[in-house]
Amino acid sequence: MHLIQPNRFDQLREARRGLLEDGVVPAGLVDDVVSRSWTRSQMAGLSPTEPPMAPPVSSGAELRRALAREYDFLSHARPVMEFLFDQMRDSGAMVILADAQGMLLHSLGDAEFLQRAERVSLCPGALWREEYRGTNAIGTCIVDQTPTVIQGGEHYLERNGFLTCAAAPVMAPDGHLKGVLDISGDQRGYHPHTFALVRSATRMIEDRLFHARHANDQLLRLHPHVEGLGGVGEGLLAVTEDGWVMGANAVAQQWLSLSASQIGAVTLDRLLGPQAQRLLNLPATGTPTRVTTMNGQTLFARDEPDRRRRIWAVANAAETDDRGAAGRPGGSTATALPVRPVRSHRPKDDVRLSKALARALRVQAQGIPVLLQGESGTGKEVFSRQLHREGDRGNKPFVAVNCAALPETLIEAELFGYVGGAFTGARREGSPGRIRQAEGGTLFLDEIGDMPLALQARLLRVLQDKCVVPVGGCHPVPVDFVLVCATHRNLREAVAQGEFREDLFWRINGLTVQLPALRERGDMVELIDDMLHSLAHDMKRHEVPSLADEVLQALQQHPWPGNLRQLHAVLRTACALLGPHDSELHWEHFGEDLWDDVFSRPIRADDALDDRLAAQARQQAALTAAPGPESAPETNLRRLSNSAIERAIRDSDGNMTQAARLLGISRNTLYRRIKQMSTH
Ligand SMILES: Nc1ncnc2c1ncn2[C@@H]1O[C@H](COP(=O)(O)OP(=O)(O)OP(=O)(O)O)[C@@H](O)[C@H]1O
Repeated sequence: MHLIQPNRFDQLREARRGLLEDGVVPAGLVDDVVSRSWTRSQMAGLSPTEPPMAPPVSSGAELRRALAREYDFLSHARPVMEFLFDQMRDSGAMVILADAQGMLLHSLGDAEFLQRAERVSLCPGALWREEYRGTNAIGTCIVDQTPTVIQGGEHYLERNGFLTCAAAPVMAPDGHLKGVLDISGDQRGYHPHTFALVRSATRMIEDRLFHARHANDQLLRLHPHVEGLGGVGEGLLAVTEDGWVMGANAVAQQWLSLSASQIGAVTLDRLLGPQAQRLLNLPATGTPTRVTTMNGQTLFARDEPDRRRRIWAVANAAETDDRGAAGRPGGSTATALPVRPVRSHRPKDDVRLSKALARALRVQAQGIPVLLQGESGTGKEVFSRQLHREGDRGNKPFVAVNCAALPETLIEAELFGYVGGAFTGARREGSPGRIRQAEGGTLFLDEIGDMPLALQARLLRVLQDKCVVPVGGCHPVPVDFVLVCATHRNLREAVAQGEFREDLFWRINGLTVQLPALRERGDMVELIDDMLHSLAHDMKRHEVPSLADEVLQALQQHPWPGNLRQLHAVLRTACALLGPHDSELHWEHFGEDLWDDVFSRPIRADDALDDRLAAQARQQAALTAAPGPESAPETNLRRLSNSAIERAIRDSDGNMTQAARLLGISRNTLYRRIKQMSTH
């Protein structure tokens, strides 16, 4: 057991006096980490003796949103936290998980200590960033992104002086901070092993996140010793079939001198030279192979041939498997959480998209054109604007031209410009055209697949010669721009059908980025959250609206043919219909169109929303006549589901609250079902 020595108290008092009276922490009295953090706390306007002005504790709705956003993080961290807590049960301590913004998401602890902790808001929903609570292990760990111990009087606020806390950052597989794991206890009971414990626990969480995130990538295990492969301290790399490094845990990053920003933007041969090919084609026996890093360190590497085979099999059957998994009731961890992503065809598309953006930025920096493909409304223009903003031409013009929206007769003049009087109706002074307006910046050609063939030839010439000849003119004008094209059409097919020039296709297709349809994305909860935040801002609402669980689940299951555009429009209407003092969106805030759209689909057995009804219906089916062989399964299910409802209402003597309870659904859902029954 480690106790703060009496002279340590004197040193802390002296150091604090120096900070408060002279504005400087005298050297040598406290650790540099603490000294820097005290200075930051003081600059944030905090006083060690005063409680914070407005204790920063989030509202229930904000906490629910954070829990939904961090669903994956929590479900991977919970088992590790429980294991950790088991190791320290009855030691008067607690285990805490915070997100990267310092909001406490989950805690486990001895009842007595939890009560004391709650008095200083060490409980879910509270924000423990340094600027609110001064020096503390969670907040300081977020700033320094390194394991941190803050003991007793090292806490900036005196009221927190009874605590000793050890925190370590949890890094996401893309190398960014995901959150913080912390063990807090009474400062008299601190043991140095706690620090080691919390660090190994974060490793375990990081590895779980890594494996979950990269279930569909080839995995390489690395370690300086063969026996270390497969153990807790191994390095993990996720690579795609063509060698792009999509993820690396902290040790792999360190061994390969890889920075977080490079993940998703480098290939393995950039890190390991010609040895990369060997790693991408490891023998099917799973035998480790030796590689030398750029720093001259020897590492052993091994992949998992079985996993490679499984990935291949899963890729072929992805649709079926994902639906099955989504429909199954979750384990205890999953059901304990408020919002459960129901459907996840390709998880973490948000990360894939940010990787795609990083790759596109690098390619574009070399002047190479980028081609965006995706259904209408998937955000191709939004992506191209972001590419422009974040690229090195961000302060130059961004010029967007929709090739499908312009009449064929005008598109030439619009793009290439014209000299005065070049055609009837032309302006006397002529026009430079959109290409020249993009000088120095980005030209975005939307729906390039709809460009007439004759113009394709002219565009090709501009791209080859880097010059424009205006309509009616004869002098080429030099131009400098980067090109981003977008289309919802399959350009390869258009080439095969002779509708698109093959030479132009290769010219505009330096890098293709495929934007996924909304129904294929795995980040619906985050997208909705982002949209609600920006809508709340635009509509000047005091609070960001949240969604009733059942609505969120239904939205997640909707096929969204209009993609992000449709989702945005639906949420905008719902927010506009929400009363000024209300904060939760329910079905009544959504238009009838969506209602019909969502509920006119056949009920499927794997719809989570309908699981309970379906189960009851199936039960009832066993008691009543078996459905006729001529009926479609979904019709049977609907019929059975309807009779389960009728029966529950009958059994409850028309008491709807009781009927809903019998069915295990909310009253709103019950009313909705009844309305639906009456329209079928
Ligand atoms: N990342 C995003 N976050 C929030 N809303 C978005 C996002 N991306 C797109 N949207 C919404 O979707 C709408 C359509 O986006 P955008 O015009 O970029 O799609 P598109 O794929 O270019 O569509 P089209 O093919 O029909 O031209 C935007 O106006 C915006 O409302």
